[in-house]
Amino acid sequence: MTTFQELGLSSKILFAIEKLGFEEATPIQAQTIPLAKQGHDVIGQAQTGTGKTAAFGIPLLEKIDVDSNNVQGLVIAPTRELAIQVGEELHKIGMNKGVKILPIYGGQDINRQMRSLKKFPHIIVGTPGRIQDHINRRTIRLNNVNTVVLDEADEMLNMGFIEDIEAILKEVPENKQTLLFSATMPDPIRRIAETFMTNPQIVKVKAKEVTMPNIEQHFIEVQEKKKFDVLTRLLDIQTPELAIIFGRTKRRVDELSEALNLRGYAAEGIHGDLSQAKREQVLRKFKAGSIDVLVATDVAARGLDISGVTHVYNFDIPQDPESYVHRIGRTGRAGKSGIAMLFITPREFNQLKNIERTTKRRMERMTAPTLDEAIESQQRIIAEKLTSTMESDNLAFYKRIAEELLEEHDSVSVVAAALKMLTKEPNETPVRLTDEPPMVKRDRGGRGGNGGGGGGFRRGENRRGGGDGRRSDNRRGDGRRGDRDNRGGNFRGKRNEGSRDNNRGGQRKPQDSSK
Ligand SMILES: Nc1ncnc2c1ncn2[C@@H]1O[C@H](COP(=O)(O)OP(=O)(O)OP(=O)(O)O)[C@@H](O)[C@H]1O
Ligand SMILES: [Mg+2]
Repeated sequence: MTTFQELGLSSKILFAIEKLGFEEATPIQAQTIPLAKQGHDVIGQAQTGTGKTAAFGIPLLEKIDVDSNNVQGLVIAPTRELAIQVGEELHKIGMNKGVKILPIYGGQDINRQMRSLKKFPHIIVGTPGRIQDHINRRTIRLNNVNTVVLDEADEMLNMGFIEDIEAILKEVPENKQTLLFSATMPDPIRRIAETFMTNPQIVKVKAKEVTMPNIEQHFIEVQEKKKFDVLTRLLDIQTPELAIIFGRTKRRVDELSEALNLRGYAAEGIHGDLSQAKREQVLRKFKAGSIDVLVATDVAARGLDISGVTHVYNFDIPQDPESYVHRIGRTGRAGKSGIAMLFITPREFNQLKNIERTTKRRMERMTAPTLDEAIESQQRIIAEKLTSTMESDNLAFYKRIAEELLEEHDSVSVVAAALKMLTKEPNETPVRLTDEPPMVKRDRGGRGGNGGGGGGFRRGENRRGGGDGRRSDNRRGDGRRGDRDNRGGNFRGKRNEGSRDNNRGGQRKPQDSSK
């Protein structure tokens, strides 16, 4: 166990960490902070939710000279939400010291950003496209940056951000320190590290498993048409505090959140086609608990730290094992426990094996709950609540009517009626979900995502200048072809979900899941 005092931090940063309630450093923090403080380039890999943000954030903040007006630190993150969140965490740790942090990301008014950039931030946290945009407009000066952080570097590669990152790094002095962090480190990352970093120290927190042991992992074999009913039963049985449901496409997310609402669940969707304001609003509502189900494409899978997420449902199997690791890592964070469910259609068993190979962990098979089981389980939950209400609340006010009821009826009937009223009866409201074709991979070689494939990244393909975090889930293009392309030396970059829908429009049949 390492305390933050032992890491030799300054009193202002220590004070902030204490206020955040961090009692001891997590292993990745204990191992990387000293190396980073010595000035080394560091590659840090540790499981989801284990405090990688503070692992790079603390040494970065320690290094900032608040008396200078220069931008000294640059953090690059793959999505807008992540840029915002990392900015917030750095702010919390650095505010006592007076470090000024500015998040810049696509979808936000660029003029406002330009005004903020004039207020001398010390650290900029941004998405690659928008940083690049400011470089082109000459509204950002990076010539005094002495630390660059690449958070979720492998995702930025997947999304085709490599050129942007290269261009950005050209604006930064060569003798900068570079820190690179992620829960997963597929092979191409090492090549990037060789290009961008100087003698990097690699810290891989020793863990038997890639995923966190405190996340229970189950899979359920379920036919495409039955997925929705199984999902709602699970929601009724498992009663998550907050749940994230991952769907494969934007349309899927829209349809699913609409269907859930029709059946009485407080759900909203988040994906890359929504306006930035809407994305932020949905996340705020989810964090505040005014919606308790977030339906998402992989845009929400990386890095997002929302406390209270008890369940992750992979309604559609993710495209690659890395995505699975990051998706389920939205639960079981900071030492809490979590439950992850994976739906697989009968033809997707290969993918299940592929995920298990990568995570080095067997998932437990679960059978889909029947309607009766769902109702019975709800009754048990209500019975528990009744018992605890009897034990803890003052019921005097209710007893007179209760006695009247019992004079006329037998006690079992009275209680049964109460249970019936409190139980959510099966809701038959018809919903429509378009079938997703099963994800069948042609290439089954090696560890998914880490299969070296020997290929490099072809530069300059599918690149749009001046883009932004909106690309976040675009790369999940064609479910069947997308991610394999970057193994075997044939990186085709991203396709967007929209075009994929068009490609396959003809094959889809609407599904009436109420049948
Ligand atoms: N030393 C600590 N003690 C307690 N909590 C901590 C500590 N360090 C970080 N945390 C908290 O743990 C949570 C997860 O941290 P963080 O988001 O940095 O994880 P991560 O490793 O980056 O995960 P991911 O791979 O999903 O991005 C955050 O809420 C953070 O504030
Ligand atoms: Mg993170």
